[in-house]
Amino acid sequence: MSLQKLSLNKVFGGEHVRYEHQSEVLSCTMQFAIYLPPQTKKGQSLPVVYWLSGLTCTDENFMQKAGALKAAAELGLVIVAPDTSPRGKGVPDDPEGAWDFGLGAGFYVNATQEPWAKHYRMYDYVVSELPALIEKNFLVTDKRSISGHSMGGHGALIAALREPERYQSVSAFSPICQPTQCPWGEKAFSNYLGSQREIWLDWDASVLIAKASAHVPMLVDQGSADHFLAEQLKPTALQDAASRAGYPLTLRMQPGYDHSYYFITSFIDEHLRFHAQALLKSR
Ligand SMILES: N[C@@H](CCC(=O)N[C@@H](CS)C(=O)NCC(=O)O)C(=O)O
Repeated sequence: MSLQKLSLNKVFGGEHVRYEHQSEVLSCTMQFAIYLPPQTKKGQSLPVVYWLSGLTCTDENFMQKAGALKAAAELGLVIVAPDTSPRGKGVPDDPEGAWDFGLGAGFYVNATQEPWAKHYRMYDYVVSELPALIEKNFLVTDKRSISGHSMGGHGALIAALREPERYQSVSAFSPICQPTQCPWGEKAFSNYLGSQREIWLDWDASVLIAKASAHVPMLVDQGSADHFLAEQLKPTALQDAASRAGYPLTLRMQPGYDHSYYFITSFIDEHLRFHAQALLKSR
């Protein structure tokens, strides 16, 4: 798997680089962004935080808007931001071109239904193929944490709940907490996974949290003024399931914050410090 460099920017002494590569899992060309802190230039291997973005995003939203790179440079964290769906010629999209399904909305699951199954395998891409690529091509350790926003917040949660051995910590901003019970999730899962609702449960964080084989440290921030909160995000479902299962979840309601990157940028440093603590402890 070869990487083609698309752009490079020096930032906080390190480098933000965008690459393109052929994904075998997704059967298409994918782009991702990586932030390499200044320590990597001095030959130091660093742990990686994977960031999964939300609906409509690409690899660029987080890197441009979250204001995360200063803290990443200080803490010595590599950040990898993948795209949110497969893309390109032959990759199907929502028939009506809606923004909440198809392109930009892969939901970090492995689709089983046609016409989605060939390309829409974002779970395997972000959990297996991309980390293998990063660990082969960059000066990084195999210590990983994962975080994300909204659809990507849910993606981060299910990655850490399904494969806890892969991650030292997980965090999320405004995650979709119970996709089997909200319009965004129902639309995505019925198309990608089919009409049998019991199959959906393997991809729902509020269900998976009750069955987790290990407890990865988990931090969730949710803005109280988020207009998607009641209908789509439902953090209470995750919190209730976590307390029933005895899973140590830290869920913080943040008064007055909305769903945007203004919220993410307000707390991203705290999330990166949370991940750094877990990653550096595990070295
Ligand atoms: N396009 C939608 C909003 C979708 C949305 O809020 N997307 C979030 C993730 S769920 C996001 O990060 N958008 C990109 C951005 O703010 O840069 C709308 O018009 O209501």
